[in-house]
Amino acid sequence: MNQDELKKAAALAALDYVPDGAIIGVGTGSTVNHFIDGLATIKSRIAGAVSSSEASSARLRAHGIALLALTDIDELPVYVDGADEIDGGFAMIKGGGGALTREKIVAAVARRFVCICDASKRVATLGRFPLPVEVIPMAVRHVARELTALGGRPQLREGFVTDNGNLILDVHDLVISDPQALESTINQITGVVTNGLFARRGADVLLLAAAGGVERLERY
Ligand SMILES: O=C[C@H](O)[C@H](O)[C@H](O)COP(=O)(O)O
Repeated sequence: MNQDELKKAAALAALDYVPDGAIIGVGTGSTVNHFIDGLATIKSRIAGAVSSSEASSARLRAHGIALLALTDIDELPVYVDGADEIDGGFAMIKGGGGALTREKIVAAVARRFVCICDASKRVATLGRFPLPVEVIPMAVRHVARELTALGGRPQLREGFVTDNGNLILDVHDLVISDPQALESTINQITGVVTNGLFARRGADVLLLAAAGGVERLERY
């Protein structure tokens, strides 16, 4: 199986975690696109979806899946999303597609985070994938200096604007020995909207697809 087939296998396994009648939190990315396509096949038994990006909203809409606003909802039973890296404690780096802020917001409202990945995303220590940081445009030079002081090498994602109208700095070479601490530290830099470490709210379930099948792992 190639990487896209593995992503699809993980994504379709997540349909088992969709409760009847529920509103589902939906992430962003190539793995989630397969999940949305799968969700379309069972759309008659869900109430709708809350989306984490304009791209996912468009795909959900194209399938005729009802879109709901997070402002109208107090709780979601499940949030399904991919990751760029995930470690043994189910902390993740996300935001390769630039959707990290809305993803973190929707995930915060969900009781259960189901992460769907191909096996290449599993790492011992986070940080080989550059950490995306969403930044208010006027703060970009200030934030870049602060990230450099933390030991990182920030690079502006050229020609990219987030769904929120902001910029992304991709930070290379960070040593992420304590993901929760670094997530908090970076979020405290003035001008940062949020960063792609999902450690304080990590995944609860990991569906990891490899050639031998989809492994289902639960945190703890
Ligand atoms: O902003 C994008 C998201 O965090 C994605 O979930 C992440 O980048 C993984 O994407 P993909 O499923 O395309 O590998």
